[in-house]
Amino acid sequence: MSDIHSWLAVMPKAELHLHIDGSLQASRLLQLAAKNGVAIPYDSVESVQAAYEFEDLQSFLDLYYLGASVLRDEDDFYWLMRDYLDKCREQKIVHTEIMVEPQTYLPYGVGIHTVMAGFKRAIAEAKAEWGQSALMMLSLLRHLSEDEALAMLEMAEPFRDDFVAIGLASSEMGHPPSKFKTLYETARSRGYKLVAHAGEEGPPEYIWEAIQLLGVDRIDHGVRCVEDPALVAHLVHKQIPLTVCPLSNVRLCVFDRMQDHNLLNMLEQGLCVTVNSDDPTYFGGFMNENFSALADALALSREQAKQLAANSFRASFLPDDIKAQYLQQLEGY
Ligand code: HPA
Ligand SMILES: [Zn+2]
Repeated sequence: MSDIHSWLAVMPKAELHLHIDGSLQASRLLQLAAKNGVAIPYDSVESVQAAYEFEDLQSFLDLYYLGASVLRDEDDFYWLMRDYLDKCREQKIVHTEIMVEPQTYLPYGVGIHTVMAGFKRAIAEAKAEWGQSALMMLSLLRHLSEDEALAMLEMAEPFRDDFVAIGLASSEMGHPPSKFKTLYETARSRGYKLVAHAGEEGPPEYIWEAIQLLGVDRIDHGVRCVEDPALVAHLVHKQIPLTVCPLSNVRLCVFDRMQDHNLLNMLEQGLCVTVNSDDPTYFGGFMNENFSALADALALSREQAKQLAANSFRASFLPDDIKAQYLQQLEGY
């Protein structure tokens, strides 16, 4: 196959950084708003998509939380998950680790049982229909208090086996990892894997805190690590994975242009970097579009693409024997 884009499209890949609310399609948002009688300031797919212009993380989060506010019943959550899993099938995302943020729906009177019933039904179907591999992570909102996060951890107890990890998302600046030390200690004692967004907009110190105070297994984003050579050396030495999201970073103005993105530079420095979509409908692309953007802007080679995909399988929370199977599948690709 000569075309790098069609080659990338069928390369087996894993996604490790995906907010399920960030995969809400504009058409689904409009449909659910109408069904549930939620007033939104948009009346067409085009008008929703016209709002996908962001100047920073917060300007995106305002729209992201508005989108999430149209979800109400089990079927709504089912369709949100089903739409994304259909994309996984289409894009050869053979394994995915999905961030679920139940705190988002609480103000609308929607509890975790409704949310999880819909998500679990969609995942069970995708597993049965085409063998989709999917894990969920309980992502806590850092703009809220640590007590609220701990309360959500308790609400999630009936679903302990459905969440492989906890994470930390939402507004980064002013909400450092150190705010959530007790949360992470508690989650660790219950056997959760640990991830946290750090170093997307926040400084390298936030990445150090996530590692040293929270003890995370992976860093979400982490692109600002390059500002601190000692941190880069530590991340390389420990092979702590970074779940990088190229289109997200450009849309949220972390980098001005894809040509300026440091992902391949980080890969060359020996960091365990991976490619992910973050919030694909809002940022203009799922996994394949992220890989394609790297090929167009940074001349990503097939060898580099395979290395990035291999990193994702290695950095996943799958058991070692399953990881080995996926890595072998990729090897022969
Ligand atoms: O990129 C992100 N950063 C922080 N919180 C988020 N919630 C959805 N996407 C993001
Ligand atoms: Zn994210």
